[in-house]
Amino acid sequence: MATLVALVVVIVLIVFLDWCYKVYKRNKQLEKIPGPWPVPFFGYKLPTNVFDLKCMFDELIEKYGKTCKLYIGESLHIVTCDANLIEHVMKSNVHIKRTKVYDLAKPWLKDGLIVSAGDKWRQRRKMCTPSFHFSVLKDFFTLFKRSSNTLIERLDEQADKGVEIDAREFISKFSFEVIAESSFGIRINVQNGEGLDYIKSVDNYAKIVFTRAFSMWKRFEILFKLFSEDFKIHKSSLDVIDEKAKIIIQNKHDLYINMNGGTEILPAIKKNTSLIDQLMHNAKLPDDGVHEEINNFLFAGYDTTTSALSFTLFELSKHRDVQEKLYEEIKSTLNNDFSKLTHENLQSMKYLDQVVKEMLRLRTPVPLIERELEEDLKLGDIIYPKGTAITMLLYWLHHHEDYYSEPEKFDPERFNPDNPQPSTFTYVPFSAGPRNCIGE
Ligand code: HEM
Repeated sequence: MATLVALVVVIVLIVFLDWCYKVYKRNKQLEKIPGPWPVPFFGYKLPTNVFDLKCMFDELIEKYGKTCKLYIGESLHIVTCDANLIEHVMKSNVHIKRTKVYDLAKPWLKDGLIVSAGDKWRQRRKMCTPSFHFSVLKDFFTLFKRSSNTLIERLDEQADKGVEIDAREFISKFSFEVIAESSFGIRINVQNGEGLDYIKSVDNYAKIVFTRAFSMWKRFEILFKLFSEDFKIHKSSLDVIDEKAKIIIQNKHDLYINMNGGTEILPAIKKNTSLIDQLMHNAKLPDDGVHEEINNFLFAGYDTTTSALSFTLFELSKHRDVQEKLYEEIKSTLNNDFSKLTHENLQSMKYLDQVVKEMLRLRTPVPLIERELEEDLKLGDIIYPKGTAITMLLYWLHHHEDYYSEPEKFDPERFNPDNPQPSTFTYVPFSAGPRNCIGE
């Protein structure tokens, strides 16, 4: 028995010393960058409530400045809201790899555009890009208008009741309806109550992935499966999400076959410009690849658009002066006739543009993104070694006093073209460079 205990003690000691050596070696390489000392194996003590993450990053920036080093589990992250470092990572054609934390979303996003790397990412990006051309989006304007009218009707009904509502609930249905139809040609009347199980599953799954990414123990697959109550929800949500992707693909195959008298998969429609046509018809991507991209785009487009629109309404409700000014611009552009809204006159609404830009700064829908350095990155006298995870804090970049005066204030005048504009890499709600948001 004594021998066994001694053996266990020796093993634990060896593992601990090995951990200390690795941390010491990595710290030595980045000794000029400050940061808290990690808890062995678990890294920095993360908050138990994911909503406390904002406080955690606020405190780290307050204590260590714009850039610090942080261990999340065993992995070393350079956490930064420094525009110069962010610029060097975003602009690079080399540092396009995601970090390991994105693997948590792989059962869902598989190896699609958001998570893939290397040649596969380059190939997919090239395949999807034509569907996001300005002229293609213009073709969907009628659809955007139809779903917007339904949203306004739904919000009007609530306004008539005079009760407080959570606008996100209505906007999420609108966003999903628009993305599903414009990207995948599937018309789901979500605002009339169809397909709600899908939205719920995406919301649940996204929340679980985010919670796991910042949890001390749920990140470990085995612990998550054995001890987390979320595991069951994670599994059932994934079933709903995957089933919907299969239905979309089957519908499209059926449509192609019907249009061609059942002979070959070739759509008879003149333009094959929507994302699903681009993938299935033009690029001849096999069904499993199409499945990956359906999951990726429905998530990437739905969640971000929902946040952006919900926060726009929220800020407008708090700033009546901005709301009035915007309303006047819309009325005068459309000559008081809202049915006259077109893609062209929408482009001419300059104040609307300022309001949206300021909202994306103040309420950055994607608050942080990560990349893993694929080779050493030298900046000044610091060399960030290959393999380092760079956590780019977009929300905190947009709130830093070095870049914005009174950063907590909602002020669309910041984006008035007559005023000096923020420089490119201090304003990146859609990221920038080769791996920026394809839906921007
Ligand atoms: C307000 C709305 C949106 C915001 C703020 C936003 C923001 C972002 C950001 C910050 C990234 C990460 C880029 C990086 O890692 O460097 C991203 C990626 C992405 N976004 Fe968006 N996004 C929005 C809407 C959309 C829409 C509508 C779609 C598609 C329908 C979309 C599709 C994607 C895809 C597929 C990626 C991954 C691109 C890649 O890795 O190559 N996004 N987005």
